Parts: sequence; structure tokens; C-alpha cells
Amino acid sequence: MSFKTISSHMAAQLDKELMGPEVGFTLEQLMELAGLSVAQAIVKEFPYVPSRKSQVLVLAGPGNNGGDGLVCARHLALFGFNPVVYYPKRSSKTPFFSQLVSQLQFFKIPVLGSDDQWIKYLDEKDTLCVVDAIFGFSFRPPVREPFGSVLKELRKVQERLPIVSVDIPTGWDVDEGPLDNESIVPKVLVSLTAPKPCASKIDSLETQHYVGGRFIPGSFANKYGFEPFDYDKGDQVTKLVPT
Ligand SMILES: NC(=O)C1=CN([C@@H]2O[C@H](COP(=O)(O)OP(=O)(O)OC[C@H]3O[C@@H](n4cnc5c(N)ncnc54)[C@H](OP(=O)(O)O)[C@@H]3O)[C@@H](O)[C@H]2O)[C@@H](O)CC1
Ligand SMILES: [K+]
Repeated sequence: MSFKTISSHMAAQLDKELMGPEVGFTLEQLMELAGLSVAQAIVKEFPYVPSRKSQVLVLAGPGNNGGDGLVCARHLALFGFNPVVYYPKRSSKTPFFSQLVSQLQFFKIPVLGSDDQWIKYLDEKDTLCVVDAIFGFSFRPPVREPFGSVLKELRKVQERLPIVSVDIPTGWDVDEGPLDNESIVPKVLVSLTAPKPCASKIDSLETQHYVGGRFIPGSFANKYGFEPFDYDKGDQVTKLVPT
């Protein structure tokens, strides 16, 4: 597959510029669009069929990738799914993350903590897919607990329960890709703004690849070395097809 990628360093710089004084986005705005785009990719990959299972397990990590997962869960509920969120390490950096949790409670979406039983939701009889919103472009290996154990459980079920990874498949090196053959292999990857280099290591027969996070003008994409993506009409995601 051929597409331009943006390194972890450049992705962090792009983020900083978008939320800097000149451009003026807030994290909350970008996260809303990021989470919405992941929910839209799920609608496209797993079209809703009445009577079919509709539970989605969202695994949320401690940083902004986790925040994308919290937003995604809310949109999934609006789209007719039944999300359950596992959020074992909660961010206290800003009140915004606890506000996202309050919103989930407002929607009556269960939000499990570190003491709660989450593994029972890793059951393909009831669960349609698992959203991997554990780590994004700021992950640096090796993975620390409790997330090492979470990844181990995901690897056991990934052949029967599809994983949808937000921005980066968790545990992969952002620039190098999977670190060993113990890494998870998502069925869907939703790259945000632009694919990171690890996305060029996915096997297109195994993993469907979307780009979402539709929030920059073409000139800004060009400045960071990539062409704007070809979104259809009002879509928040576009599927990259192998060439
Ligand atoms: N413009 C865009 O496209 C936008 C992108 N957005 C999203 O933001 C994501 C990047 O978010 P981010 O910078 O907060 O980092 P993220 O990857 O969530 O992880 C940081 C957390 O993980 C932890 N941690 C790190 N390594 C670890 C380890 N080995 N083992 C255990 N823990 C480890 C680290 O802990 P610390 O090292 O600080 O103690 C910290 O708590 C990006 O991928 C995209 O999804 C949108 O929301 C906004 C617009
Ligand atoms: K992820």
C-alpha cells in the first residue's frame, strides 16, 4: 500500500501547532472529531443489523488515545451499539477526562475501573468488536502494567473478536511497527490525521485501514509532507485501498 506517513515526532509537532496560539484548536475539539471518526469507521466495517450482537468493548488508556476511546464510546451509543468501557488508569491532568466519564454515565454506558471484571466482555458471543484506544503516538516500549496483561488477553481472542485500533495498534513502535510476533494484529486501524510509519507494516489482507480526524486544510497537510485525504462528502473517515 502506498501512502505518505508522518513520524511520531512530526505528529506531536502537528498536534502542538494545531492547538497552539496561531491555529487555536482545543484538545476537546480535536478529540471529539477523532472519537467520532473511529465510531464512523466501526459503522462502516460492522454495519448494524437488528437482532445482531451490538456490544462493543472500548479499552481506554491513560492519555489522549484513551480520550478518543471515551468519545468514540458515546458516539457508538448514539449509533445504536452497546458500548462498555474499561478505563483502569484515569487521567487527572485536566478535568476534561472526568467530564468525558460523566458524559458516558449520562448515557448509561458502563465505565469499568481497575478493580472491575472486564475480561468477561472479551467474548465473541456477545461482543462485536474491541476498540483499542490504549496508546497512540506517545507510547514508548516496554508496556507497563496493567496494559501488558490487557494486550496478552487481546492476543488470545484477536482471531475471533476483531480489534479496532485507534491511531496506532497498541504495543507497536510508532515508527518501526510490531516489536515481535507477540504483538496484536487489529482487523481495523483508524489512523488519525495521517498514518504513522507503523501503518505501512500492516498486511492489507488482515487489516482494513481508514484515515480519520478530518480537521486540517490541504495546505497544512502539505506543510507536514502529505496530501489531503480523499474524504467522500461529509464522511469523517476514508478507507485506504491497497494499490
Ligand atoms: N492531531 C491528532 O491526530 C490528534 C490525536 N489525538 C490522539 O492523541 C494520541 C496521542 O496522545 P498522547 O500524546 O496523550 O499519548 P498516548 O499515546 O495516548 O499515551 C500517553 C500515555 O501513555 C502512557 N505511556 C506511554 N508509554 C507507556 C508504556 N510503555 N507503558 C505504560 N504507559 C505508557 C503515558 O504515561 P507517562 O509515560 O506519561 O507516565 C501517558 O499517560 C494520538 O495517538 C491520538 O489518538 C487526539 O485526541 C487529538 C488530536
Ligand atoms: K491504540
